[in-house]
Amino acid sequence: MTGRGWTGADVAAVLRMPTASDDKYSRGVVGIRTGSDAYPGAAALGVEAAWRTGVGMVRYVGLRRAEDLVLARRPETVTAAGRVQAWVVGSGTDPDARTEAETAELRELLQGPVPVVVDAGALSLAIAASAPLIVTPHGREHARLRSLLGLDPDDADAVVETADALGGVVVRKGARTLVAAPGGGLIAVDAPTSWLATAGTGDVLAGIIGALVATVDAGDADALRSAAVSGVWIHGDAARRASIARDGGPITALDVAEHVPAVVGSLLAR
Ligand SMILES: NC(=O)C1=CN([C@@H]2O[C@H](COP(=O)(O)OP(=O)(O)OC[C@H]3O[C@@H](n4cnc5c(N)ncnc54)[C@H](O)[C@@H]3O)[C@@H](O)[C@H]2O)[C@@H](O)CC1
Ligand SMILES: Nc1ncnc2c1ncn2[C@@H]1O[C@H](COP(=O)(O)OP(=O)(O)O)[C@@H](O)[C@H]1O
Repeated sequence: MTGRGWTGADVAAVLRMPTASDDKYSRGVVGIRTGSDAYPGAAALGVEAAWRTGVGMVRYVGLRRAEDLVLARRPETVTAAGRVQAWVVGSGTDPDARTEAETAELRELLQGPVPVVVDAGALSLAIAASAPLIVTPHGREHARLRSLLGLDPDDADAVVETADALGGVVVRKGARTLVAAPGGGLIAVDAPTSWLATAGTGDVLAGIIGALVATVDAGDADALRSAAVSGVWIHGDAARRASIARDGGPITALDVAEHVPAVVGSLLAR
């Protein structure tokens, strides 16, 4: 397995500084449909991460317990329906506990024109999607996804093959995260610190990627892949900064989200 790397300059090319002619809609609106009664925290983590990455608006759609937590943490989050330029679904959800109505609504989203970042409990629905797609499985979820696609589940590094079969961008998370788009080359991003292996950092990553995807052209497959890889890079650098701020000590998922603005700011200032 080989993959080219990704640099701060590559990430900076994806970011955009707001201008005097911007408003909250032109800066990108991300819709987050994550969390559940069992895992309400995943919703708050993804919403926090999306705000911190720099969109103009975050909409949240979810059950009452998760919504209350999201609003307690981020009252600026909009819970009314409206247009979005990217969706994030699945973090903190269990497919076995999902209602038929929720499954039907997710399927509809996955057939729509708006790009969808699909994580955790929604991954099995991704195989029937026609929307522009970015999936974010960890190693075991990637193996399961490959089985559903009729591929060898044990071929953990065959991420390009998974992307081709799925017709979407694949972000296979781990200490080395591999990103591939259909027909495209493989890009590898090594996490700068393994303190990142802590509960909820995947939920944060999905929020970061969703925010970046909301600001790029959904019809441009290269742009979607660049947004996905850049999200992984920002997530890793935020974790590095969060640990340095604690003298190299342990970090939590929320610490990672809180360090995202400094990563974005420093890249835009280059
Ligand atoms: N505060 C929260 O609400 C949190 C919610 N979370 C959500 O909790 C739900 C279930 O999480 P679980 O921890 O039960 O399930 P996971 O899917 O994370 O883990 C299930 C199995 O996968 C394996 N696994 C995990 N990471 C792997 C990797 N990188 N490579 C290979 N195998 C790996 C584990 O060993 C475990 O046996 C998900 O929807 C997730 O989004 C988690 O993100 C943790 C935080
Ligand atoms: N050993 C490791 N070193 C560095 N980063 C890791 C390591 N293991 C996992 N990660 C990163 O931590 C995050 C974990 O995400 P995920 O598996 O979805 O967990 P969760 O569901 O708890 O959020 C991913 O971004 C992954 O790349």
